[in-house]
Amino acid sequence: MRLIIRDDAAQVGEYIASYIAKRIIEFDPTPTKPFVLGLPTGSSPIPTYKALIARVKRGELSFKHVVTFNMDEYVGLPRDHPESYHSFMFREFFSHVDIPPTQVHILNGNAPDLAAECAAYEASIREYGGIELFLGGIGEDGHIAFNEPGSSLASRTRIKTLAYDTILANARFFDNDIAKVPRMALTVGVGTVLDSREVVVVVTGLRKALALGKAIEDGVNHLWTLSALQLHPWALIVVDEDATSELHVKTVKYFKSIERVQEEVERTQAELRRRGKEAGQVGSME
Ligand SMILES: N[C@@H]1[C@@H](O)[C@H](O)[C@@H](COP(=O)(O)O)O[C@@H]1O
Repeated sequence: MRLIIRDDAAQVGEYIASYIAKRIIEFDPTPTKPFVLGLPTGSSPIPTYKALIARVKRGELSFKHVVTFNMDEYVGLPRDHPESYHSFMFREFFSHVDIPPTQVHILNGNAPDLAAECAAYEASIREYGGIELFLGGIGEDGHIAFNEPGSSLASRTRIKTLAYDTILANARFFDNDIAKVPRMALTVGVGTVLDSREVVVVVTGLRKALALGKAIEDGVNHLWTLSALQLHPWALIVVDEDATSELHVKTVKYFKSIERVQEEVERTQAELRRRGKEAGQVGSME
């Protein structure tokens, strides 16, 4: 697992957006070989969405051949409710980029058979050959998607009862009235996230500091489902300074030093490539 620390949420968004853009461009997606991207809702990914939208507007990135699967959706909230995750995703992201709406997948929390809806979602992910990169956020209790404390680390897409902490945290979107917050949600499982080839998680703000500490400094624990990322071969957590408040100084220094070494390796490789090219050009002129 890698931990990248940036000064604030805007810089975190810029870092993740350039990371995702790089991945999509390198993948070189086509209609028959689309890039399959998992996406979250919440306030934390908004700076990333803004930075991705800016790249699309500047003509540097396209979502034409990207297929998306969202992490979760409330049960029983009308699709056009302003706080449904459908509304959120189109308002904050999809309406501003060139993705065809037919390539967007979001769980239907109003499906007549919710279990069948979840099974079909898993099947659809499989049909696309799995998720290339899953971007995620976390709750204050360390949940990833809506995998609340105690979720099986092998869980798949399913119906989940929301923890009281989550209902309280989300009341801010429902006129601060906890009675208006849906009690259940459909969510991809921890196993679904772990199956993706790469996972990138955004964690910003002091509110998330305890969860970040539990997830990266303690062992794998179903009470902090983000910790399951320790089992993933290619996981990246991108955080702001506030989110590191509960980490040991030693942990922060370690991950910062790793990043510096990584940067040096990349700079050296780029320099070698540049020199190789120059040598090649000289050779061809001779
Ligand atoms: N189900 C979502 C999560 O997927 C999201 O990560 C979390 C964090 O929201 P925020 O980023 O607003 O703190 O909110 C909800 O619980």
